[in-house]
Amino acid sequence: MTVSLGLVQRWLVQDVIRMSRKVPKLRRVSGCTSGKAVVLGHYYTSSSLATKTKEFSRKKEISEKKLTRHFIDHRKVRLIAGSGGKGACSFLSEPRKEWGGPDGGNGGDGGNIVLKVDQQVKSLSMITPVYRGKDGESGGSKNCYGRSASTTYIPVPVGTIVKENGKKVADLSHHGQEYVAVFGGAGGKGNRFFLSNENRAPLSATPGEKGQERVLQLELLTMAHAGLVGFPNAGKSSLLRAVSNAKPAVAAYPFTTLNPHVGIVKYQDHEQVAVADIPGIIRGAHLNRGLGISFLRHIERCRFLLFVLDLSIAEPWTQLQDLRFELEKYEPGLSRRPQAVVANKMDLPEAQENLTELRCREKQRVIPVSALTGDNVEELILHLRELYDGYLEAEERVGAKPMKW
Ligand SMILES: Nc1nc2c(ncn2[C@@H]2O[C@H](COP(=O)(O)OP(=O)(O)OP(=O)(O)O)[C@@H](O)[C@H]2O)c(=O)[nH]1
Ligand SMILES: [Mg+2]
Repeated sequence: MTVSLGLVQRWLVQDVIRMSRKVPKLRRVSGCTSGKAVVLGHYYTSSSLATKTKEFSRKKEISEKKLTRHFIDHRKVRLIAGSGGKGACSFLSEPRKEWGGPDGGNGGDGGNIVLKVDQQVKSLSMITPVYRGKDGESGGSKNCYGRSASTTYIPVPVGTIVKENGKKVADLSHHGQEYVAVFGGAGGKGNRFFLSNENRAPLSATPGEKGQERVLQLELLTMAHAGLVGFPNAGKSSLLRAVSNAKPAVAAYPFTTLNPHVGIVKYQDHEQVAVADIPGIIRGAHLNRGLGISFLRHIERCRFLLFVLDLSIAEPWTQLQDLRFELEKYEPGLSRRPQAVVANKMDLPEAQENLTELRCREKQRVIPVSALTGDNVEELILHLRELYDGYLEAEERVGAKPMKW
């Protein structure tokens, strides 16, 4: 039997195609030449090998620059609810039932727009300037009613305040909480609705109502139990790093922190205390010096305050007076919340002398720590717990539900 060379070539090609089809999934791994796997050039089929060579993906730290781009804490939003569907005008006409009467159905209701708190959402950056609800469907003949439109949900972070013309209209502070911002228009009536003994063949049908329209301001107030308040470079972010799992940026220049960061301090009995680090405040911040005091809104919600002072500078107690003055300017009474003074940078030589002087001048408890070396941070963590327990008791006394993390 003679087999032509062309035929042999075709068989070979078909074999190769068949083999390649049997290969389940091809993965590209560079630099792998192990004999265990079926290596086809750069591709191989062994998944176990792939997992071996795969690098562990580590969660990247978000830089302050990136965070600033993504962190939005106020937004103006226009909400237009859906309009109702129009009612139909029609008459039933069938064989042997020529004058069947009016059978125009009603239109469906327009969709509401609801702000819904979602724990996963951390800023208002995803909020667009305009939202339109869905319109209801129109009614049809044969008494068919139009379908009502579904509700549009806008996810917002925990701690969102809703304002209209500067007046607070809603405070969304719990996961899953909803606020119906605008109501959809009612559906129109079909001509069947107008059927009466006086009018057996109504020709009127109404259009659907327009949906409600509102312009709202959304403001985000960071939710935390404790707020770190201090001058720039006092070591607030270093302190938050030392006591919690948060990793805010730390640098030797003022105004490193531009956005609030929240860290969680975990205790053995599973209680968790949230601590917020906010940008530094300077004297005259209420006159918009430094970064201003607009971000002080983030400590409005904090139940107790930790004033952080850099004890290595001359006369650190003047900073404390300035901080309290600025807080009072922002909201009267804010500086009188339960508080403690954290005397930071105790590892530096000048600090010890300043601490003695500060203790003489200050009525509140002063906790000397070093965020850099971690010295005496335990005392701060324990005192934080005391403040937290005091807060829980106070809430229980008035029958309110305490904020838990
Ligand atoms: N020696 C010493 N240096 C510290 C200590 N805590 C913080 N620092 C340093 O102080 C500088 C400022 O620290 P940050 O934590 O960024 O200060 P901050 O208060 O968050 O500053 P802003 O974000 O700008 O408001 C950094 O160089 C820190 O390394 C400390 O306990 N001892
Ligand atoms: Mg900072």
